[in-house]
Amino acid sequence: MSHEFDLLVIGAGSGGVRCARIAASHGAKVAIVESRHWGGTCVNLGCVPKKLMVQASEYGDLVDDSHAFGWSSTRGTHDWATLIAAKDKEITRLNGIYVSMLEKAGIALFTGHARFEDAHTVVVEPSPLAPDEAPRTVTAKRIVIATGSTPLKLDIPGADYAITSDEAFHLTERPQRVVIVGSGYIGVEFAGIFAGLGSTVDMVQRHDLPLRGFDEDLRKELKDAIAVRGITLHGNAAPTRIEKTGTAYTVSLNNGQTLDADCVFFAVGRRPKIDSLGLEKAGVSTAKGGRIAVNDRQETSQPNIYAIGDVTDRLNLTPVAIAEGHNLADSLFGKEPPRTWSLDTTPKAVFFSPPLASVGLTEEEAAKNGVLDIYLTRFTPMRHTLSGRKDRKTIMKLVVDQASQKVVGAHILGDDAAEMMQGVAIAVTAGLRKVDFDRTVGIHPTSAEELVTLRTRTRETPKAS
Ligand SMILES: Cc1cc2nc3c(=O)[nH]c(=O)nc-3n(C[C@H](O)[C@H](O)[C@H](O)COP(=O)(O)OP(=O)(O)OC[C@H]3O[C@@H](n4cnc5c(N)ncnc54)[C@H](O)[C@@H]3O)c2cc1C
Ligand SMILES: NC(=O)c1ccc[n+]([C@@H]2O[C@H](COP(=O)([O-])OP(=O)(O)OC[C@H]3O[C@@H](n4cnc5c(N)ncnc54)[C@H](O)[C@@H]3O)[C@@H](O)[C@H]2O)c1
Repeated sequence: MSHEFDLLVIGAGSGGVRCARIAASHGAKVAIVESRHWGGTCVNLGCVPKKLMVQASEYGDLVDDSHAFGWSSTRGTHDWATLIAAKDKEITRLNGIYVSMLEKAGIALFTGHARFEDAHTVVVEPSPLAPDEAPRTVTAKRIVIATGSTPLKLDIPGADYAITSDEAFHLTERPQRVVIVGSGYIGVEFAGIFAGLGSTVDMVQRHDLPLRGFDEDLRKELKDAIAVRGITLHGNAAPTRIEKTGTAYTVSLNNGQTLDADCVFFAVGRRPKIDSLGLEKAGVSTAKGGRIAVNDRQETSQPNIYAIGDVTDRLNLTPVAIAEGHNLADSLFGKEPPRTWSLDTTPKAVFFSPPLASVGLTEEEAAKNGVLDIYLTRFTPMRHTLSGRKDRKTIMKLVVDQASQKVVGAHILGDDAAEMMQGVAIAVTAGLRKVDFDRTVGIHPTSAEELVTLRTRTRETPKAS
């Protein structure tokens, strides 16, 4: 049976765009469908606008800190509308770049919501991005589902009053009082954004420490850093109800406390976006939480259909979606063996102020494999010896497997942590040993040089039973 295209990609986000481009570069006839925004979550409602807003939130403190360095400027006030307009202009520019990049690669672009008719046929229906477009049927030999994920809300009375990150990027004004529910990536990052811009922030979390899954020493340090930033953390608590009073809201917690807010923000995770996709017609099975189940070749239960990125709900990060898309296109259409990626040592960063970054195993994870040597340092970065922010600490930690002396994990909280971690991730991915860090000459004066001067072991951690 002949099909219009060799490959149809559903979803023009981080993973889908890379997969389509690489497939086209290998000579495949490729089409891509997008229902909402070219570039996907990362460009429109994720990494990019978030990072711009984090940067915006840091200028106030920088102006204050400059006084100790001889500057006399004053902080002034922040204009939210200016920030949102500047951010939107940049996002519109990026949308255009994505469209022209795909077109230049010879890929056919369809705007609308994709729905499977069968394993080789997709109907593209009108969507908010193209409300007047006539429905169109597209057939392809192979289809990649790259539809990403969408924010979750808690199922409590008044949940409709709460926003998620999707709406946070387009608020018409900055809320004066924000209650953030959840202390994962999004909760922590937006708490920092709103606090830095002048809002009063309360953060409600189910556990005692924020950022479950990260190294515990870092989580403890982050808890302190959150307090230093003026954010009130309500640990071991959960909201039970949201009520509206005039233009404000009251959030009741399960510990009897109530919090007043102008904005309630749910940052409680995301779910795979498979709504109205018609997976059953294509014979594609889903697993727990609605994620599309795939093997390590991105194959779904239907032999000609693949899934990549957040819709598979594995490691929901842009570079991972890109790696999966690239690898899949290489293996389907490339002449060389596909490039391999070390997803086990995927570095992670949380853009709080100060940011936090990690690669490899946490101490808790590594201790399951054997005895560890832990190297840990905590210091005031040079900038803050003058700025007076002595409570703005940097913490660096190396987790070393005692038997092999390999550095199996590295964790930093402090200014420029994410920038430093990319280089450290190469060393950890390469399986370098502590002695390799020790024989590396530092760059002086930097915080990063501490990573190669951690001479004295802080403690030995026994193998976990
Ligand atoms: C607030 C926030 C901040 C983030 N910050 C970071 C960060 O700093 N670093 C990082 O690495 N990751 C970050 N992420 C995660 C990152 O954005 C995702 O992991 C990444 O975008 C996943 O790429 P994807 O291609 O799987 O899906 P997406 O980028 O979500 O793309 C999926 C696309 O498919 C489209 N689509 C869905 N259904 C259909 C359909 N039926 N028909 C047609 N089109 C459809 C969607 O409109 C969307 O454009 C952040 C996420 C959020 C929400
Ligand atoms: N810097 C980055 O790389 C970055 C930034 C933002 C988002 N992301 C990606 O997006 C994903 C989604 O981010 P997120 O912050 O929404 O999810 P998350 O999984 O990181 O955090 C979810 C938070 O919600 C809490 N929670 C979950 N269910 C709850 C419940 N029933 N009641 C109370 N609290 C509950 C969790 O305890 C946790 O604190 C991340 O996992 C990450 O993969 C990455």
